[in-house]
Amino acid sequence: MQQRHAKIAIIGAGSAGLSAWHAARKHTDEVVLIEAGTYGTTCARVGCMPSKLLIAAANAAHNARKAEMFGITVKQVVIKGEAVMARVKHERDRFVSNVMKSMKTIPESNLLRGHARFIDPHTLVIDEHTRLTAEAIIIATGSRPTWPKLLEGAGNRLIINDDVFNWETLPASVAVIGPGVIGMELGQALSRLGVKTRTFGVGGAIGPFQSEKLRQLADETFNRELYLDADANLDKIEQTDNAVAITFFERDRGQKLTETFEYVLAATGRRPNVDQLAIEQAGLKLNKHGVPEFNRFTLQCLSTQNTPSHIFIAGDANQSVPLLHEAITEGKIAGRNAAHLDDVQVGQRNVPLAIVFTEPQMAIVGESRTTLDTRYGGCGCIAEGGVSFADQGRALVMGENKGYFELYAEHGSGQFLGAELFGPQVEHIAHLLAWALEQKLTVSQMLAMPFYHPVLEEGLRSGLRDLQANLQQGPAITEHCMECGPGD
Ligand SMILES: Cc1cc2nc3c(=O)[nH]c(=O)nc-3n(C[C@H](O)[C@H](O)[C@H](O)COP(=O)(O)OP(=O)(O)OC[C@H]3O[C@@H](n4cnc5c(N)ncnc54)[C@H](O)[C@@H]3O)c2cc1C
Ligand SMILES: NC(=O)c1ccc[n+]([C@@H]2O[C@H](COP(=O)([O-])OP(=O)(O)OC[C@H]3O[C@@H](n4cnc5c(N)ncnc54)[C@H](O)[C@@H]3O)[C@@H](O)[C@H]2O)c1
Repeated sequence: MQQRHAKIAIIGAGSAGLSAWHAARKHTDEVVLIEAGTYGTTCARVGCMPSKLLIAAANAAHNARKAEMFGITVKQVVIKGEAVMARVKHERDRFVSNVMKSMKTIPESNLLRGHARFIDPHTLVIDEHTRLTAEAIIIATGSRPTWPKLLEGAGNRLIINDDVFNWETLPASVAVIGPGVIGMELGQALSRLGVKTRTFGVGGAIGPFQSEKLRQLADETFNRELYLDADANLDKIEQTDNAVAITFFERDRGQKLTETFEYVLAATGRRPNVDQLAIEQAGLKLNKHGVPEFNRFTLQCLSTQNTPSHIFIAGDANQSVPLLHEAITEGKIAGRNAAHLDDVQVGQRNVPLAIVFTEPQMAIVGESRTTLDTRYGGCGCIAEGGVSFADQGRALVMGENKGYFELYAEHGSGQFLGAELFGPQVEHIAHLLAWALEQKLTVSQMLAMPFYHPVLEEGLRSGLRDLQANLQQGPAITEHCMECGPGD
């Protein structure tokens, strides 16, 4: 077995690992980046990018059908499955090749191929071919889908997101299990592309929503377009000759039905890839899920002696906020700190921001109402404002007048604290709100900002006015603000 030594070993060449590589490499050449699987990152290969490509195709079909409401007849919407998947894969490959191009800047001698596992806190064995000792180690091993045993009845018809982006064409039918972020994005996209879908969940959760009002509105809104039972009663999942038979109780009538689908898509959550690292040999304190305890500002893990360790953990692997921008930030902080073990520093973290690319889109900025209530200990310090998009001017113009915003602020200071958003193109409004939160703006300061007319942001302004009134810092909205222009 080959023996090697490095100042820093990074396990996983995904987004967090690559970000850590670039940060660490500024300080030392002795960095080794280890990858067991395919180069190119989850985000580009089977995550963020191909899913948004599939959604873009689905929305094109949807908009063609929707044209009728504007008095425009599109005679026939024909979805060519092969062509849809060819574009998804072609553009996906472009994103992957960009990652590969940037990887070419990493010297071969700094790369190691194979599966890494710990044999002691400073030593990794890679595929039984290399024994690598390192002064600091960064775990950036990402996550993988997980599913309940019931789904295994589907046999080889059980698929995950990776499989979808390898399809040559679109299937006739897919049962989506799990109406979380992946299930809602892919489920709606497939349905809009003419695939027969049914989406089943447990416990009623939809997407990222914590607000019961938004959860219910999402349930009603999506059910106008597709079948979604967020609290389903699934009885049986069985593989048949070339399909899967699912027996379930239909959501409205409670009738027991058995239907066949070409595939069952497991979208029931992801687990961090730390269980195949022999993590118990790393001398780290593990939480009840077997994930190392760590400091989210330094990314430094805690040793079994409760002291800061020389091991860092970044990206989906730490199960904290499994999103791309967080993986990159965490990689950067971990890479810098791994190179300065004697001077570990706190890195800057941004406010929480999560966006789900369904239509209407779902988003969370800052803290949810539930988290705020817990944090503020039920002291009645939180004011809430809201606005419906049912008759918002610009949303009506576009025929996208669905949704509701819930906005939260602190009584007294009037500081904006967070929001749950369901509505048209909220990806942009979510950014405005995240930027306002980063700047620690008060609701009054936000209302003093410019608002064009007619734009969706006028809806946000109405929500902020309602919030300001509830903070007792402004008048209650009794009628539409006609001096602002019609349809705010
Ligand atoms: C379908 C889907 C859609 C998504 N959409 C979005 C989105 O729109 N916006 C967003 O912000 N986020 C999105 N995400 C989440 C985002 O993709 C992830 O948060 C991000 O890719 C995590 O990066 P990472 O570096 O932690 O993991 P990865 O990119 O998965 O990298 C981990 C790497 O570690 C390697 N590895 C694992 N174990 C070992 C080992 N023992 N030895 C060596 N190598 C190992 C793996 O092979 C892998 O290459 C989506 C995810 C999915 C699945
Ligand atoms: N737009 C984005 O930013 C984006 C897109 C996709 C994925 N992601 C990231 O990937 C992560 C993982 O996504 P995900 O959708 O796999 O996880 P998730 O946690 O968002 O959703 C899992 C869903 O499965 C449901 N579920 C669990 N067990 C079930 C069962 N036995 N039967 C039916 N339903 C069940 C849960 O109630 C939940 O609704 C997300 O948390 C997110 O961070 C982000």
